[in-house]
Amino acid sequence: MFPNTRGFLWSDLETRALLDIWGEADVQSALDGNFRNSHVYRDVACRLADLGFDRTPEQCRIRIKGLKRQYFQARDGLKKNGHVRKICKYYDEMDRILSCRPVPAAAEQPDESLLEDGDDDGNGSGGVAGGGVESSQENFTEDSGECSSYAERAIKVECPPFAIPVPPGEGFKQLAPPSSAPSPLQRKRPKKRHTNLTLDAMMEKFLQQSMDAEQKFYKYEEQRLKIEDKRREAEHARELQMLQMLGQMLAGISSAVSQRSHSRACSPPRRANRQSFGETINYNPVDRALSPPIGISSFIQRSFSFRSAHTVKDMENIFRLVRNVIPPLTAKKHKGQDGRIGVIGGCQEYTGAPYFAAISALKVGADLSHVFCTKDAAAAIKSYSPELIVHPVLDIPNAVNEVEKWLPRLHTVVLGPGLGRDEVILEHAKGIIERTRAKGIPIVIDADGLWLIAQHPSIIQGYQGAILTPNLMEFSRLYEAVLRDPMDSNDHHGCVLRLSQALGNLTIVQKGERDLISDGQKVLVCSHEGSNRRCGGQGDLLSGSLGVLAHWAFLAGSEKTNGLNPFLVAAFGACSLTRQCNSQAFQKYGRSMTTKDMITEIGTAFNKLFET
Ligand SMILES: NC(=O)C1=CN([C@@H]2O[C@H](COP(=O)(O)OP(=O)(O)OC[C@H]3O[C@@H](n4cnc5c(N)ncnc54)[C@H](OP(=O)(O)O)[C@@H]3O)[C@@H](O)[C@H]2O)[C@@H](O)CC1
Ligand SMILES: Nc1ncnc2c1ncn2[C@@H]1O[C@H](COP(=O)(O)OP(=O)(O)OP(=O)(O)O)[C@@H](O)[C@H]1O
Repeated sequence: MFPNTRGFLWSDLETRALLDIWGEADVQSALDGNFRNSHVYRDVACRLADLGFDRTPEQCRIRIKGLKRQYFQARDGLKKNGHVRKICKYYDEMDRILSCRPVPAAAEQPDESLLEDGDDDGNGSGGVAGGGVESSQENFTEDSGECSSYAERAIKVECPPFAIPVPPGEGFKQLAPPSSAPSPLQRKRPKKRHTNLTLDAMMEKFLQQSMDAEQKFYKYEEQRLKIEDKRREAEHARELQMLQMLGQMLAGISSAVSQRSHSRACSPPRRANRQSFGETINYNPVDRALSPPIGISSFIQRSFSFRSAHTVKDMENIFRLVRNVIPPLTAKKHKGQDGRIGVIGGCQEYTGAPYFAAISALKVGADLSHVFCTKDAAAAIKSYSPELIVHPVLDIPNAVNEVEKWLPRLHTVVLGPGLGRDEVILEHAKGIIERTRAKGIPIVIDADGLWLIAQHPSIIQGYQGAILTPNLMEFSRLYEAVLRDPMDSNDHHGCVLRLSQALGNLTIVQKGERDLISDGQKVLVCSHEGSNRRCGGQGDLLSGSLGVLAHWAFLAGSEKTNGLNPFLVAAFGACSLTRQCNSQAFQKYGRSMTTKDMITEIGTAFNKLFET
């Protein structure tokens, strides 16, 4: 579904993400102003990691360097004979970034200044300021710090005024342009060797050498990553072993108090809830017999089902998979790494819904939560919580561009809570979905966002980074719009499967008495015990929580979810969490329970489900 970022080759998506970050104004100005730039690439790597791509600062630096080299070769090639543009796939992106950079006044030949510096940022400031070939050479040595790959050494040749990477020992001497005074280095080494070569032949040779060097580098990098993967696998296996041991211990403890647990399971309020679920609860007597009387296993058995043929082991597995994707809290992380969520919604009528979604995201564990709403909703939303970052942009004419500026900093977008049905706002929401999709950012669509999708299914069709969370009403609207048939209310499983398939296997969560979650291949059923209290805003709590869990699951990848679609696991986690909050709050407040009470329970519910 999404590219694995640990491979030794840079995927297209990864490269574009890198270029987006590298092209950001603050990165460019940091590179402009600094002779040494390793800290800048550390930041670039961190931002890339935030987007789910695992690269070292050195890998980023080398990748940018390679791209710059291709860009300048392509650009100069274009000027001269127009046939080498194909060597730079990202020509337009590079051109947009590099052509905006200020050209220092001293630069007679901006092309050279940009290329000859040999520095890591491509700004050429040091080289140009120093003037001439020698200073650029100094810059290269100085800026590289520790020895960089030989494949990246930049040199100048007399004829083409651009640097081409060559291995040491085969390097060409540097020659100043005809108008410059020869450097001492050039005086020592008379012109020879390649003066007879044509420009094309030289370029071909240089390109070949550069490609060979690059291949070697990637080969070594691949070997290194393979070793690293093996180490991670071993670590993972050890963790699993520990978990199994822990499970056995808990089962042992639980059998000692089985009688007590049985009577608790049959206590009146719970029985009442089960009766309300009717025959749809999937209690399999065989599983019941297999499950330990209390403890995690029986708790899970009461909570989840995996179509009708689920087993206790299946349920334990799903539960474990949710735990698997939850990132550990460590001292090594900085603010933002555990999730930056953007909620698109909030208008004059509905200020509660985006607040519920955004605050739930924070309480589940996101580090930062943004709300993009209309101007007249912003003050109210801010007043509910100082913890939210509120952008009053949804009703301004360039709303889409304003939100897009933030997209590279967001891990997941949750679109729809309290959005309203104003046509202009919905048009903006449409643009935001398109830009989010183009950037490959996971998006949870709920409430009025689903109304929009029912009008224009094509905007989300085929985007597997999308998770739709319709209630029954929203589901039937969507089903009819996409499949041009009324939904069959006797076959919810089939309908969820079919809708997901018709939309290109994106994840659908049909909320209700039981939540049905499907990616068009599997249907998971979450019937975790909640309550019969149905106050507004519970769906918003679900969409905000899902925003965070979707990011974590996406980052963890399918190796942490045992091959199961990570979004299915995330949705399962969010549904069970919402229902657990409902159950806890209902036990405290009964009929007067509201969504705010459920939000207060998020911390303890999360601990109970996922951290005990
Ligand atoms: N505090 C706030 O700011 C909150 C704001 N919110 C925001 O309000 C906006 C509108 O959302 P919405 O869901 O209320 O409107 P809409 O889609 O027109 O549905 C109403 C129709 O659907 C039906 N219906 C509803 N649920 C059903 C179900 N499960 N199963 C079956 N039917 C069901 C219902 O039927 P009726 O009861 O009339 O028979 C009615 O006809 C949206 O932006 C949302 O985020 C909410 O988040 C709450 C908290
Ligand atoms: N009948 C029910 N029994 C138990 N839980 C339910 C029931 N109906 C919904 N839920 C749970 O409540 C949560 C929210 O679903 P709901 O259908 O209320 O969403 P919604 O209508 O979109 O909410 P909102 O009011 O935020 O728009 C889901 O997690 C779902 O599991």
